[in-house]
Amino acid sequence: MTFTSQGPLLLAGAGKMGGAILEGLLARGLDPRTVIVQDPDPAPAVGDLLADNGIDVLPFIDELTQPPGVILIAVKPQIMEAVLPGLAKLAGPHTLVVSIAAGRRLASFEKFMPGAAVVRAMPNTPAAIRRGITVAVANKRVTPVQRAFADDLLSAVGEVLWVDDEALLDPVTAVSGSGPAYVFLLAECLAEAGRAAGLDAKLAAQLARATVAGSGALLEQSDLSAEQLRKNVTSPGGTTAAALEVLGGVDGLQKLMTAAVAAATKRGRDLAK
Ligand SMILES: NC(=O)C1=CN([C@@H]2O[C@H](COP(=O)(O)OP(=O)(O)OC[C@H]3O[C@@H](n4cnc5c(N)ncnc54)[C@H](OP(=O)(O)O)[C@@H]3O)[C@@H](O)[C@H]2O)C=CC1
Ligand SMILES: O=C(O)[C@@H]1CCC=N1
Repeated sequence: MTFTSQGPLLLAGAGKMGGAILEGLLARGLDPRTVIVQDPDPAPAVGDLLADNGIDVLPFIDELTQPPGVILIAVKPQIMEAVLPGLAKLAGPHTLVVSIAAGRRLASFEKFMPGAAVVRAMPNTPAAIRRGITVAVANKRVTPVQRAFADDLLSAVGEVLWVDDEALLDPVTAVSGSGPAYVFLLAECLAEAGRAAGLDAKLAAQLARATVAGSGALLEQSDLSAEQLRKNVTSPGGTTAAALEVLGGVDGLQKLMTAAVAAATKRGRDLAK
């Protein structure tokens, strides 16, 4: 199935994530004439995408000739209360609401749009190259057909998984939503460590980037677990073993990562308040 709905797609928030999803949908053949965008100041790259496709952007939309089939909400969670009343006025009885905001509960959308069919989803930035992973949860109003639409819409930027328990969305956000930042931090730190060990900055950055990217591709394509792939690099008494000893396994990196994911999970819960 290719995403299509009973009315236009209204994108609220043409930033990094909203822009990435729209780009994926357009690349897959979504008719740009069926897209309406609300954003007071779209990200420059998204502005180019919109201009190239002849899609108008309005800072605020207070009226539409036809209710949207889908409202995709991709604004920051902190401004949600300011944005939802306006979007609620545009929604019709059959409008499907899809939010990708971190922390924002299904109930917080239902408060402004009573009776609305709402999907809460958490994608991640590899969506920009259609290699994202999204986890989604639907409220009780979402029909099987609407859920299939949402699945199709979100799958324009990668894999989509569904859960029934909304509480899982906060740890999901902490692992896969925020996760790319942990990997990029690793690349940054590895490059800097290479520089400190005597490599010139350009070579160190090139090696770190290629190593993270190549390891990710190997992890994806191999049947082996991450643990086994790590063991395959680690010769007894060798260089890797010396480094991993410093990183400290369960007492070191594992402890730190567990605390980091717990902090992100808590922040997601706090954003709901
Ligand atoms: N970045 C990420 O890795 C991920 C983000 N998310 C979620 O996606 C959402 C968007 O994040 P991200 O794309 O990073 O953020 P961005 O800041 O890149 O995008 C948000 C966009 O919304 C615009 N905006 C501000 N006010 C309004 C308004 N009233 N109506 C419509 N648009 C408005 C912003 O404009 P301006 O810049 O002028 O404020 C900006 O262009 C967040 O809720 C975040 O939690 C989910 C998964 C991953
Ligand atoms: O940091 C954030 O809040 C957003 C949600 C997941 C990734 N970025």
